[in-house]
Amino acid sequence: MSQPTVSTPKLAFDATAEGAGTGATSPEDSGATPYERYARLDVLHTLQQPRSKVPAELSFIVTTQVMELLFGLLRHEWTLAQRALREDDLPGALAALRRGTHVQDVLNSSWDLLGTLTPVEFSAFRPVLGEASGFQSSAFLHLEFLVGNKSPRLLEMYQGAPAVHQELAAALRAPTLYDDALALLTRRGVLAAQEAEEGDAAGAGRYRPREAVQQAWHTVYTDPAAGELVTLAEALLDTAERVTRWRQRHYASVKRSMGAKPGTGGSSGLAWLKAATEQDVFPELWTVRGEL
Ligand code: HEM
Ligand SMILES: N[C@@H](CC(=O)c1ccccc1NC=O)C(=O)O
Repeated sequence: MSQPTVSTPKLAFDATAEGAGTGATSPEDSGATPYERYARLDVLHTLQQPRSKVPAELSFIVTTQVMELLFGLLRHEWTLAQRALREDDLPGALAALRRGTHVQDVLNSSWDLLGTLTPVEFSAFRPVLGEASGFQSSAFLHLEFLVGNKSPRLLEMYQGAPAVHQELAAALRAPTLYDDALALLTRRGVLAAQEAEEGDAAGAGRYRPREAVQQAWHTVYTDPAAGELVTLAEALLDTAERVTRWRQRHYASVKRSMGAKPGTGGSSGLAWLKAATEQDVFPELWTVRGEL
């Protein structure tokens, strides 16, 4: 059998060619490779600016930025899942949730980047953080709203940022990912319409578990006629478990790098983070398991 020809990539590029990878986005860009232009690396690599001379601060900044980008990607996938659920497109919703779980896996493993940060190293640059805290992340707060942890009070933080405030206020009013799944259960005849609406009517508050919803998931798991909804239940549970895992890894990372000191965001620190790990996401999907 003849060997396939191996050609090496080209080393010169057509500066006049059309396409996302070739058009210069700024004058300084004109000599950049198509790859650098496409990924906007000219901007990306200027965004890591430690405020101290402590070497470990760079990994803290990069971890934060990586997680923020992944929060944005996860929001995108969950929003697509909601849209598909509303259109009764179960395969579409499952595909988006599956992509989301992979994003969550990368988010969760990102904590490893802070695994070597000792309390001495962290204390050395922590003062430069001032009052900054991940608690102020609007992308993270949006994700919390999407999984049912709605808390109107927290919008106060964004009074100085009208666009962010508006986006989060809309998310408070809109159905959560779980609300959209429950609405599908209603259309498939396993949950009374009034029960699905009750969740929505709670509106801007934190999701409160209901007996009728647990009963509906019970039907999904036990009635062969509800068959394909089991796949949705399991995909939501995969998502929920990974949200909790992020909170647990955050807790462990904080315990390791600064112990029980109060947080820069004004909370008691570890004790506050611990409480968050104990809050189940999509609660009836967990409680129903004791009945099956
Ligand atoms: C050494 C590293 C870290 C420490 C010591 C730490 C500590 C804390 C503490 C104490 C809180 C509670 C709020 C406060 O009082 O500040 C908090 C909240 C938070 N942190 Fe971190 N954090 C670390 C890294 C990160 C990273 C890398 C992210 C990713 C962006 C992050 C995102 C968040 C978020 C989103 C919250 C709000 C959590 C919630 O609402 O449940 N943190 N963090
Ligand atoms: N709350 C943390 C600090 C913190 O989370 C933070 C501060 C500035 C920039 C990023 C941060 N963490 C994650 O985004 C602390 O108490 O040290």
